[in-house]
Amino acid sequence: MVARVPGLASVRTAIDGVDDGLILLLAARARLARVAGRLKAHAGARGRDPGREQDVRERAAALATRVGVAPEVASGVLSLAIGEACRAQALATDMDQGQAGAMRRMMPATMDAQAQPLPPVGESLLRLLPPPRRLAPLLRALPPSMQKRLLERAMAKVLAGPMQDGTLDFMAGRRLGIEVGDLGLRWVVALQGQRLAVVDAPAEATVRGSATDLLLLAGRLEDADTLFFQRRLVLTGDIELGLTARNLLDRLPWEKVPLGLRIALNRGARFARAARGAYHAKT
Ligand SMILES: O=C(O)C(=O)C[C@]1(C(=O)O)C=C[C@@H](O)C=C1
Repeated sequence: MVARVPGLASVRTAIDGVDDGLILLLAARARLARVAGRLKAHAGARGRDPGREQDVRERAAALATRVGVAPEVASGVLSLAIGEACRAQALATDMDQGQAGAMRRMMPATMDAQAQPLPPVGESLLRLLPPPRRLAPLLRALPPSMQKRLLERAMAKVLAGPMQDGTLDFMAGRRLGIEVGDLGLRWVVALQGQRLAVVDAPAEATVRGSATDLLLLAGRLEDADTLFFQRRLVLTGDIELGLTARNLLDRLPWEKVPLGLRIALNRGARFARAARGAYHAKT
């Protein structure tokens, strides 16, 4: 009966995708927690950290509130994730810090008895990360207004210099599309006063690339010319506008981008590239 509801099957497929993403992210989180556990053990600080756990739950609750999810649901999910992290770190047996009862409820009996050997960090961790396209349903779950704000803020930072020296004048009255193919994300940007804004209108030209390649470009680990030449970045639509945008990408004054952002982009890009390599090696 329910199976015949029009449109329900595709919504359920999308829900399955989000659920897969949740589990994969939980697995990645547990791996990272193991790394945290190892680092703490090396520093002689092995054990639970109630203050940090509280912060983790509060951050989740705050984000949940912003995106319309009940905060207690978010902090409940994070409590379970922290329980899984403790299990991954095998914390409960010898350093329960007064929370043995709660921990034991969260831990399967086998974990109670002995510490799990910790795998080497690096390749194995990277291989576990899902490729960006598997994360797409999660990113698409971010409200469009939040996506728009994040993109506008990033563009304002990266393009502050070109905006001031007039390099962006070619965008006056034009609409440029940016498409992250594997994430299924697409925005159209236009010049509004002294800033690039995301608008709700069709693009005249579009630059399309994968999440990793766009990050490699932003992190200066690849140049635009190479990416266009190898067709990892693709231009469609109005050729003149597209080529001007492409030249801009090539000549962006990265030295003017705040150092913290440059370091973050560079690290993020190296991480994404290593993760892509590890993922391809696995498949
Ligand atoms: O941040 C840490 O120190 C961790 O070990 C990770 C984590 C978590 O899952 O977020 C797990 C246990 C600690 O009590 C605090 C936080």
